[in-house]
Amino acid sequence: MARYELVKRSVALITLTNPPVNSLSSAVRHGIAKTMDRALSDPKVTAVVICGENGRFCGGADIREFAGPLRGPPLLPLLDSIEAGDKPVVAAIEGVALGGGLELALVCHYRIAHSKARLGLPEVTLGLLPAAGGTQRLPRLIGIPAALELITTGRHVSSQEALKLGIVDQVTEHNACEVAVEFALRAVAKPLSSRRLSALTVPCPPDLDALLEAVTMQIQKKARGVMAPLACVQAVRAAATMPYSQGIKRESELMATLFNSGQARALQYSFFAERTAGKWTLPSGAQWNDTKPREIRSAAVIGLGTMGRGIAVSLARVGISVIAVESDRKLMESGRQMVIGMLERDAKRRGVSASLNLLKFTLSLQDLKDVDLVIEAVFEDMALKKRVFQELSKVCRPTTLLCSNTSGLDVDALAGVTDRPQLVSGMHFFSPAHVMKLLEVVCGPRSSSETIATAMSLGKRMGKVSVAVGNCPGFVGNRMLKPYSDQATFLLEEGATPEQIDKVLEDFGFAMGVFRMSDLAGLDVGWRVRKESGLTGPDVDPKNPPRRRQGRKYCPIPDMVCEQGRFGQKTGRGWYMYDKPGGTNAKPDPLIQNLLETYRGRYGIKPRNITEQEIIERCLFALANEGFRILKDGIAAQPEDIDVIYQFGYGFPRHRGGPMFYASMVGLERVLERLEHYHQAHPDVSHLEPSPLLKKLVACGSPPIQKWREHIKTIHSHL
Ligand SMILES: CC(C)(COP(=O)(O)OP(=O)(O)OC[C@H]1O[C@@H](n2cnc3c(N)ncnc32)[C@H](O)[C@@H]1OP(=O)(O)O)[C@@H](O)C(=O)NCCC(=O)NCCSC(=O)C[C@@H](O)CCCCCCCCCCCCC(=O)O
Repeated sequence: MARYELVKRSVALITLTNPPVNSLSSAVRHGIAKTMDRALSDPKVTAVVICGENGRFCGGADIREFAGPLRGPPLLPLLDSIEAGDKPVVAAIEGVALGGGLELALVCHYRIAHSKARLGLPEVTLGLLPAAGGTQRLPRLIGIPAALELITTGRHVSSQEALKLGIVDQVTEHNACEVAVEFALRAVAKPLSSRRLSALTVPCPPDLDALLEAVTMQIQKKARGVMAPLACVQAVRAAATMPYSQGIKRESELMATLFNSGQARALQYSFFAERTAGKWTLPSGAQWNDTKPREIRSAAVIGLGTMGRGIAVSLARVGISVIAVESDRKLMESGRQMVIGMLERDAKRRGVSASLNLLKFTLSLQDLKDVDLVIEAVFEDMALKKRVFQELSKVCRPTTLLCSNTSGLDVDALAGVTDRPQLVSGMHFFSPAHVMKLLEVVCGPRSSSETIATAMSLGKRMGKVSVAVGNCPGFVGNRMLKPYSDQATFLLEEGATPEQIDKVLEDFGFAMGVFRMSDLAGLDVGWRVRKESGLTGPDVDPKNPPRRRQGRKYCPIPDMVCEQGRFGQKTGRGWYMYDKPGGTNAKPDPLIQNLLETYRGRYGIKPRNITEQEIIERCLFALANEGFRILKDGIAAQPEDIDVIYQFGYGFPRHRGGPMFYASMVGLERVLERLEHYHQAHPDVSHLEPSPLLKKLVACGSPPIQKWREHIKTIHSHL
């Protein structure tokens, strides 16, 4: 796992060979130890160069090994011994030097980076800290403030920035290994003591305490309840205040507190889940790795509302020419201004020029005859969407892919009105579409594998995390949202307040509680959908019992809020009150408190004290329960897909892994027992009835989440 060659007669070239990222597995660590011994003991060798095969230096420790017992040579003493050696060692960094990979480079006496390389200590994103000396050596090399920023955020830097910071000695456009070998030959006679970072003193800022305090507060605000960044701050404090030998002990102690934590497990699961989600399989057997996507050079977006504008920006900024269509000249002009403004701001932020020449605006669908792909983003109305798809089918060339940004309507019904149902799929973006990273690619029963491959690959090109899902009302994300938000409103009836529920969910780690999120999204959208489905409004049979609809328990409080013109942030009033329409500072509103009290009085509901535990269990177990149903129905292929959707689309805290991982961490038996308990108390709430798959998994001994797939025998997979 580490190849040894003698080059230029006196330089030992050690190449890490563990594709795809040359991670430091036990075998690689063995290989490094063996080849370094050989180099240091061979009198012919005057210098050493370490590089990685296939143009990638090293992606760090092998994360998969963290799940089992630690075997093989420990990394920290191995790295210390490289630094202590008496022959110069040069790291030739191509591709990436991340985590343990950068720590390996930091013990080399010199570092040469290719101009396209990226470097960083991303351990914090995996719930860990750089525990092979990284928290002690980097501050000694680049100072406390810069090291603190890199270690607590896990940010990758370019080789140019690494050069400015002093992390690398030279950046080259040429073959970094060859440059490093020449460099090593020149370094032979030079003293090494000043190149051993562990021996240096840390340049300590006078305001150290104030700096650490400010960073701690920033972390507590941005990453509430997340342990790893705080541990990183403590490790860097140790670097600033202790000699290396003690600092390294502190680093190891802090790592030990993180290593087996639930947060570390959730974050490492999330790392792999994100990658697993891209590996789709269709019922036909076609897969991500055997289906070639089409190349998309031009696309059209229909509708320049909030979604359409964000989609147009997402396409144009990756070099796809976009024709944006509106039905009305005024709307088209205001859409044009907004899209141009968004693209300009985005380009400024990224330091590139805005690709405005790729944009065209039109009022006519006739202009779409030559585009490769269309994304329809008109109002969420099936009749309107069908008219658009019928028209597209006539106008576009027969090979154009037709996609809908519907957030939950039947994609197959849209396919059915076209002349090319196999080229139709859903591409469900999340608002704002140019910011949110999630894309649900909806596979209709007639969507071809090439269509799905193209939509998935286009999502990736736009920088999205794309997840293939089956076609059912609400797909995965919005289908699961209903039981979650229903539980929240039932809890209001029973005695909770919006701010109490939101606080519990935000303390759990959600970016926003359910009511604050609804205020942001706009309450009128759900109200309209409920009216259209006959759940509220004039079409409801007056003989209907007041808190029941369509045979189920129903909470009309959200309708009552909307009836008062309270549509959320945009109207300055919703579940909360805001300073002004469009304001974002949510304050509890006594009028909502009155509304709840009057409502409870009207229906004789005696409010009770609702605990934090009940809020978490009712909302989150109902959410996961629907996830189990989705898996059983074949709407999502694996729990990882659901978790990725909830993290990237709905603000589920990454350090909790997602609803399905969270259920697995709580223990499936416990989740089942609590759902049974709540269902007994609320027999008319079907979402609380434990799903058959959950029961089955518990009956099979609650296997780990990675094994659930083996127990899902879907009768009919929609994926
Ligand atoms: C490297 C990347 C940027 C590449 O991106 P790209 O898009 O090109 O490719 P993919 O992301 O799709 O990856 C391809 C493929 O490779 C897999 N993979 C990538 N990186 C790793 C890895 N580090 N380990 C394993 N596998 C990896 C990836 O999953 C893909 O495969 P798949 O089958 O899933 O498709 C990008 O991949 C990336 O960002 N990688 C992660 C980089 C990273 O985060 N590195 C840091 C790793 S953690 C680390 O290095 C820790 C160190 O500080 C060492 C610490 C020492 C440990 C000591 C332990 C002491 C414990 C003490 C506890 C005692 C308590 C007790 O008593 O129990």
